[in-house]
Amino acid sequence: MREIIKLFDIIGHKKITVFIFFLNLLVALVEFIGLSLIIPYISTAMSQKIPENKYVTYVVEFLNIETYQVFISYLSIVIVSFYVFRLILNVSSNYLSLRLFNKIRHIVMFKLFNHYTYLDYSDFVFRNSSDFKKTLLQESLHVQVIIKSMIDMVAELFVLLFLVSLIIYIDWKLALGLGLIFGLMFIIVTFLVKEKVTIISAKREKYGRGLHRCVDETLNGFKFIKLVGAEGVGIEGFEKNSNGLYQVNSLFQLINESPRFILETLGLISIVLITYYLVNFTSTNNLIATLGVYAAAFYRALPSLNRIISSYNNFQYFKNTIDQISECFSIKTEKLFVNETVVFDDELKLIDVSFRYKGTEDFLFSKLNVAINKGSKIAIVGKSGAGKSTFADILMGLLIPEQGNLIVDGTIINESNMKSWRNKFGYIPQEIYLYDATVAENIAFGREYNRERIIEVLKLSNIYDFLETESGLETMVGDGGVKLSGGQKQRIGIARAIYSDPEILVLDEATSGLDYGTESLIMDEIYEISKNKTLIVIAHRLSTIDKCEEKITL
Ligand SMILES: Nc1ncnc2c1ncn2[C@@H]1O[C@H](COP(=O)(O)OP(=O)(O)OP(=O)(O)O)[C@@H](O)[C@H]1O
Repeated sequence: MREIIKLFDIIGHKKITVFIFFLNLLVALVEFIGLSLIIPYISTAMSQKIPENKYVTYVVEFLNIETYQVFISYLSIVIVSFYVFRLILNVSSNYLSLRLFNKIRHIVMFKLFNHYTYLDYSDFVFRNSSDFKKTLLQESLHVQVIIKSMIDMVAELFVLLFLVSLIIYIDWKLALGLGLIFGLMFIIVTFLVKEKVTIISAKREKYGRGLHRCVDETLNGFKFIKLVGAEGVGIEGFEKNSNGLYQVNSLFQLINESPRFILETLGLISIVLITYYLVNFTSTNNLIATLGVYAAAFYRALPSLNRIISSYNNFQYFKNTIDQISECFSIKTEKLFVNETVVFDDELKLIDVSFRYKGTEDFLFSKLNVAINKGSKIAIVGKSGAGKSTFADILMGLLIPEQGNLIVDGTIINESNMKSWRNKFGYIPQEIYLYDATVAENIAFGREYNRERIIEVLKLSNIYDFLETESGLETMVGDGGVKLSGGQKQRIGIARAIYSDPEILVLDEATSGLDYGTESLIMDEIYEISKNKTLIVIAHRLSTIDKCEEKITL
């Protein structure tokens, strides 16, 4: 129950779910009534006379029915109308339930994706993105199963309650005996397997996670895998996890489907025992009719009991999905509510900044103090791992220091002005991320599309002439930019970075993957572009930073 409350706190839609629950309950009751109508109808038809019953007499008098033939015609019309109503109710309830379950999946996926997109950058780098993909795409599907199971379980419990009341009304001693047999069986198949289901549920989670990681790692490292011929590693991991997943799923399906056979057997044995009991210990003179009621009750009760058991098991099997989803939502997101404008006319400073990554003990920077003047060209140097990229991320407001402040012209950068501060940056990393779209789309990158500006920045980045020989701005770059050379990708990266005419340009090893000639050409272009900008260059090669006026050594 605690889990369900947690889930609805996340997804909302409580009222509609309660409505669907009552609709399902109504369907179950109508099913039950539909079934119960058949026996009296057939026995009336067989007896060839109007039943002597005070309710029937009242209706017969009210409608002025005189003959048995008229009575059976009325009864047939009522029964046929009832079955048509049952059909309409079933179809509508099915449609509304399916809509709700799919909508819940959509809500979970959408909210998760939305939440993840607004994660703090430090949380983003702390987490495994393929685990997130698994939660987003796979676990959201299980939420559907959980909600459906809960609705089914409670609705069927009500149906069972009706049936049990009916049997108690007919013969309470017999009801007690049957209750004992089926109650015991219910306890055995649910509570005894509960622990097993919990164990295999944890395995399902582990193998599912492993599968997603294998796929991501293979796709991301495809080139290197080819080079070293390590295809087998990914395949082996995939097989291990996929194998494990199929085994736990089979085991779960077995656990889930077996009760049906046990219930059927118990049902048949019960009918034999009831017949024996009725013949030997009661004085019933309408054995066929009484047995018919029991048979009908069993016919409805067994699938009902089976659905309760299987819904309960489904819930146990998938309930750790709720923990995973809530865990995702418990991660803090950035709350950059207000968008105050920051003015950078003079100087930016890091004052007493201490920073360490999430999950690490040691501080990477402790009481760091740095000042950068507007318009200056700064080189950040230091040995590998010294923290150059981290330093740039702090400057850009992507990583927030644990202690100390980033101060721009005397204003502390915080959540109220962070957006404005970040917008001042153009960032060119070593690995330019290009998605499978046109050059123009890759440059605008979700920002307002301005064709003239795109052409302008492509010219500034010296790649426009090359694109003219292809399909111009509409040139497709391929997945990850595979259709372009390293230098061409880097130039598109530069064009993207300067598209919004940023005040500060940060180059993080932006040219270190290029040959010396291309690098110095691109660096000349960058120095030219950033004549009136503040330029921060992280580089190992001294030739890259020889035009910088200042050097910060980390
Ligand atoms: N997400 C992270 N979680 C934990 N530690 C990290 C994370 N990212 C980087 N580090 C650690 O922080 C230190 C600084 O990393 P950073 O990438 O800033 O160094 P760098 O000077 O840019 O290195 P390089 O010149 O090799 O690119 C390294 O020791 C690295 O292991």
